[in-house]
Amino acid sequence: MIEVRNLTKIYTAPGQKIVALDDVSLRVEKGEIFGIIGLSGAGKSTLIRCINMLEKPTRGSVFVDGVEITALNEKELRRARQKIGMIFQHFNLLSSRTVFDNVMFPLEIAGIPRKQAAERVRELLDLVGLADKADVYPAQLSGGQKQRVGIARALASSPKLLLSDEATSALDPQTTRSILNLLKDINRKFNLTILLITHDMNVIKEACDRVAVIADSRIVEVGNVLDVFSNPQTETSRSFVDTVINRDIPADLLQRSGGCDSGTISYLVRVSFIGASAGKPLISSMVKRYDVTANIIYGKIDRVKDTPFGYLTLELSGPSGQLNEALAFLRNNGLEVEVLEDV
Ligand SMILES: Nc1ncnc2c1ncn2[C@@H]1O[C@H](COP(=O)(O)OP(=O)(O)OP(=O)(O)O)[C@@H](O)[C@H]1O
Repeated sequence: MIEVRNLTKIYTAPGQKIVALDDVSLRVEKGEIFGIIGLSGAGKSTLIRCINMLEKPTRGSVFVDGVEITALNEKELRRARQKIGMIFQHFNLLSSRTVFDNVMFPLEIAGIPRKQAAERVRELLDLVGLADKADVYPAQLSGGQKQRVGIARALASSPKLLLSDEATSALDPQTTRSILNLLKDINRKFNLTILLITHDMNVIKEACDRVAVIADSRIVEVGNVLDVFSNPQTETSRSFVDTVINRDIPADLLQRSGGCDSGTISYLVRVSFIGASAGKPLISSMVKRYDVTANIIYGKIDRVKDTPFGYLTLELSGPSGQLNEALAFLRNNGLEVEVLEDV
């Protein structure tokens, strides 16, 4: 749906050149929710703004749904942009228009007859759960409701692609979750491709199928969100993952582990649960089956999009043969097992 090829954007400010994007290439498939995460200044906004040509790239090209958007003239670009919706951190609603008329606005611009447009607006307000707010003004709405209006407006011209520029950054965690749920619903219902930028790994965790990590104007990692959470490849990705699910064992807990009877050995192991394996009682089965003991040191279980996912750090003790068979049992049942140390 989106193909970005060797995109570079250099801003020229008095006396200096700022390289905001440096040779960035990226593919987003149709129907995905794709996240771009990076720290402030990494180049996220520039990237999303180059995708709908609100910003003109210095070099490189962008294709949206097979059309080279970077090669279009103004008139062609206006038409192409109707297929790209956008939502913003600060909603960008027109304060002098009612909710209804805000959503109507892009349909007016596109010259859709009033009656047909009004029907579409009502449909959209229903979709975002604001049918009862049609006649109120943006100032009378909460942040989450404003963003729902933003989403309805962005969907008015039935876009194939929705760009989200930090759309939940001004919202509290609960409202963020409800907006992300709405985006996931829309994605499923209409197979709408969504590209979102954020600095919050929780947003990636809740909503995205794939993620690109951007640092210092370059993409440093791209992958399935579950893969990036379970096995981040770069320091930047690791630190983002740690903001959501910290894999390190607190030092005081680690000190308490250790010491076992003669004839037995102990391993400190970290077990990663992903998907179906997170729902099975594998640890208790292992303990019964191999007659080993499992002391839970530290753990965290969460969900990545709709998939259960987590880590558990255990001190396993038992005769060495049984212990190794126990580890093999966990691995054969789809768990990732890392031996952190022999205790
Ligand atoms: N119009 C501009 N003129 C000059 N420099 C700019 C302009 N827009 C962005 N930059 C610079 O380009 C770099 C990337 O900025 P960008 O806004 O894309 O980052 P970001 O990752 O979206 O950050 P944030 O999360 O803070 O918005 C920064 O160094 C920024 O100062």
